[in-house]
Amino acid sequence: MNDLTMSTRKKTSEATSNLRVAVRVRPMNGTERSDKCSNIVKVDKSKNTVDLKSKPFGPFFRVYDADTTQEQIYSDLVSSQIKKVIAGFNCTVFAYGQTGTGKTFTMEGGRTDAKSSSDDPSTGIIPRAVEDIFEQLESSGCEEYSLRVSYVELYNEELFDLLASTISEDRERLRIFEDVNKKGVIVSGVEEVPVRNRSDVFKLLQLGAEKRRTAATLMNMHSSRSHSLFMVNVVVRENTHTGEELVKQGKLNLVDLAGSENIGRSGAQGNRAKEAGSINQSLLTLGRVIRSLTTNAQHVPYRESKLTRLLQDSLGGSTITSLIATMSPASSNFEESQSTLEYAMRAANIKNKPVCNSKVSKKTILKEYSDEIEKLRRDLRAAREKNGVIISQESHEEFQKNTEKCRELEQQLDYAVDGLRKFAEDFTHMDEQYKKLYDRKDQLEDRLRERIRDIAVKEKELVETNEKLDQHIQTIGLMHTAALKTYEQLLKSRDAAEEMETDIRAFWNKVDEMGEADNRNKETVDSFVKQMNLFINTISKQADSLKNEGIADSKAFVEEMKPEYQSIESVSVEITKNSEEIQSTVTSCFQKAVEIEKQATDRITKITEENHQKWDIVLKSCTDYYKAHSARSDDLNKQLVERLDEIKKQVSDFSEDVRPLLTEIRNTTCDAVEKRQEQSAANIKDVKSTCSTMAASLKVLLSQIEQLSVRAEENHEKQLISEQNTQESILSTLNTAENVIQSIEDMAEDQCDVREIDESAKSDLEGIDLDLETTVKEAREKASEREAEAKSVTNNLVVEASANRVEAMKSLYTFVESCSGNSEKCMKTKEAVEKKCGETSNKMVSLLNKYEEHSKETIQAAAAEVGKVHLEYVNPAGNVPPRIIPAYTMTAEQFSPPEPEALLGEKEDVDGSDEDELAKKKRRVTSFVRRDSLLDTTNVFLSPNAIRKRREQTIDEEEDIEN
Ligand SMILES: Nc1ncnc2c1ncn2[C@@H]1O[C@H](COP(=O)(O)OP(=O)(O)OP(=O)(O)O)[C@@H](O)[C@H]1O
Repeated sequence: MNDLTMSTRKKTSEATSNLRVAVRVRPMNGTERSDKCSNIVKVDKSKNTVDLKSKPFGPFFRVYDADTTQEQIYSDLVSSQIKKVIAGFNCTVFAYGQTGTGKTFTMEGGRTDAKSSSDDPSTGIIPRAVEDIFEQLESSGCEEYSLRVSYVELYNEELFDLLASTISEDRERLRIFEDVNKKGVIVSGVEEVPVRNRSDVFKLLQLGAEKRRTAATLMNMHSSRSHSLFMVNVVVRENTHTGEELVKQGKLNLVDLAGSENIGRSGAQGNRAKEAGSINQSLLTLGRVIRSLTTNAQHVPYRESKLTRLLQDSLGGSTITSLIATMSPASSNFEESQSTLEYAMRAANIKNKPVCNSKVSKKTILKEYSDEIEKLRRDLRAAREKNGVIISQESHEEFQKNTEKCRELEQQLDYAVDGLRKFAEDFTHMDEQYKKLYDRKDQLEDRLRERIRDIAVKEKELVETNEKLDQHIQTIGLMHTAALKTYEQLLKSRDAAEEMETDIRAFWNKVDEMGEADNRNKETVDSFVKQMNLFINTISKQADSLKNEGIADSKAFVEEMKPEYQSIESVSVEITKNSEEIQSTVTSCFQKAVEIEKQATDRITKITEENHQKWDIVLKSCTDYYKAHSARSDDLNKQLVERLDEIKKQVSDFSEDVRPLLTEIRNTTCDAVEKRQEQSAANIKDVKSTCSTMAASLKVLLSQIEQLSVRAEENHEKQLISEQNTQESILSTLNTAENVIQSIEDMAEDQCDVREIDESAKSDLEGIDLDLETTVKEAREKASEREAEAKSVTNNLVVEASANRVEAMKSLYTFVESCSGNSEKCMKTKEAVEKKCGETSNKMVSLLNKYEEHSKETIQAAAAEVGKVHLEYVNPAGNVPPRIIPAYTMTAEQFSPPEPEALLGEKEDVDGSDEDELAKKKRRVTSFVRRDSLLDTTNVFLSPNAIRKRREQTIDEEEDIEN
């Protein structure tokens, strides 16, 4: 609307600039992905080019790939244009591209319900731009401004107002007409809604989007088939020094074009075809306009479509224009993408000459409007006055034209009046803002007055304080001197501290190094510990598995051995049983032996006693015989002595002859006894060997039997000894008897020989001989009887003993047999057990070998790991320089800093009533304090040189500096 009013104004133009064309490639959508389309677009941001199937397009102003955010695009392309709009330029941003490539997404954003761009990163250019306008107006301190937005839709070459209060299919279409002064097109009747804040704009955007949807439903149209144009008018008022009110005006057009796809490809028919034709008409005209503009054609066909008429000023006009060409990366859209890029390339060559709308005073505008209205009224009247006259055909046609013109003028008039009304509204709005500002100014003035009063009070206080200050200055001077000394000291300390700091830094570096080394060591140790844990786990697993294997093997072995053990057990039971049997058999044998022995002993004793008695009788009768014949013997002896001497000689001769015979008899008897003894010894030896065999075979188990056998042996020996003794006594008895017989025989023989000498004695001797013979005979008989008896007893004993021995031997053989059977069994079992043991031990050995091998490997691995462990050591004492803290001594110069009085001036008038003096004094004090301050303005300690320099400056110099 304001194009019209501004047409007569002077504009400031900028240099010619090309259309800023950017290309945006959206991400692949679901359909493209499911169709397995390939990506044929490559964006080169450094060169600002786009390769389509390796064919390069560009360079463009900017190129954006699928990852580019809405925020990046806005700040790159649009943000700078907002500044221009506020400065009074007209700017246009439009999005061009195939359906579904992200035009609406780029212009409006992902959501229409977002309250601000911070709510939703997908917020598009339109909401961001309006937000930005408000922000920039507020931050520039401009408080008198007015914003109006209008939102129209172009569909089938018809314009619809998206912010109108009602909407219906037969709603009033908006009309476009040329500005009278040929300075642009005017959309008559469009709502220009004033907005006061960003939330108003978001509401209008939502309303527009809602209306667009409703219209689409009502008219069966598709958003991609309509173009939408969002316009923001910014009016800013400024007051000059002279109080004149100036107004500057800028406009932002944000255009979302319909899809540029091929109609043939879309298969549109009927309404769709018409609709597509209309779209194409607009877009084709847009293309032609662009081509005409870039080929410097004489005629630019702006008027051939409403779209190009609306964008007339933006294409090759005075508007700053940006175009965003949107495209898909998918191979399925190759043709459309190619056409879009070609379109964009062409558009990039369009040249605009941006012009800034000049600031106009309120008066001028009002005058312009009233002049315009007056002129229009005049024109209208003039046109109307021609009505009702009878005219010719030509005149009628002219009349027709006039009527048409009249109608147009009426519309223009309406538009001008409307513009004036809006202008007045804007002014009222700005007046309201102004009133608010005025009120604020009054408030600020009140506050200023209060401040001035406060300042007066404060100044009074300052004078008093100043006086006190003077008193304090002296003290401060002294303190200052002391402070300076301290400061010098401090500086020294600072130097030392700096050195110490260097040391400490070196130390901390070292500590850091140590820490890092420690961390590395820790890592190494950790990894080592991990390795070791792994190692231990492996070992323990192996040990477990070996253990389990061993246990399983042992169990199996035990299971296998069970029957063997049972058989061993049965064998041992058998052995025990056998040993018991043997024991009982041997015991019974020995009992029998003892009995026999006892019987034999009893019999022998009895026989011996009987023999003794008999022999006593025999001896007694012999003794009696000898006693009775001793006397006679004495006599005879005498007779005999002589004879005996002779006989002695004869006897000795005889005995010499007989002795070998007797010796032979004795030897024979002795041989018989020895034989018996040898036989007994052999028997004993047999028993002994049997017993020793038994003892050897039975060893521990048969120790009892051994003892028994020893006892039996002893008993047997005793029995044999007693038997021997009996035999010997018998033999000796026999010997004695033989001797007696011999002597008697000898004597008898002697008596026979000396028959002549003693014939009387012969008869006596014969009687004695007869008696003796009888007695001897009896004795011999009895002795032979006893001998036979003893022999039979001995034989019986021998028989019984041999029977017992045979029995014992039998038992022993049986036992030995059973033992050997058992021992065979035992041996077999032992062999089986040994075999099993061997197998198991072999298994165990192989397991242990395996384990040893594993262990060796693992230990080698662990040793390798251990070998890898390298602990670092950082010598804490290394590289740390030796520290010498410098001793501090004060120089004479340090003791004599300038006196405060000298700085202040000795006899200064400190009367606070003199404002200049007070100010001067304040400055002196300030400069004194500042000059001798140890700190600079950023609170950093000054070097002694800097302080010295400050001190050397005179107060006057400082004053000059301050002034
Ligand atoms: N850069 C992008 N990032 C993420 N999604 C996008 C992008 N561009 C487009 N889209 C998505 O693609 C779909 C189509 O986008 P949009 O409606 O903006 O296309 P259009 O060109 O305006 O289509 P039409 O011409 O039919 O109006 C939307 O769901 C939108 O969210």
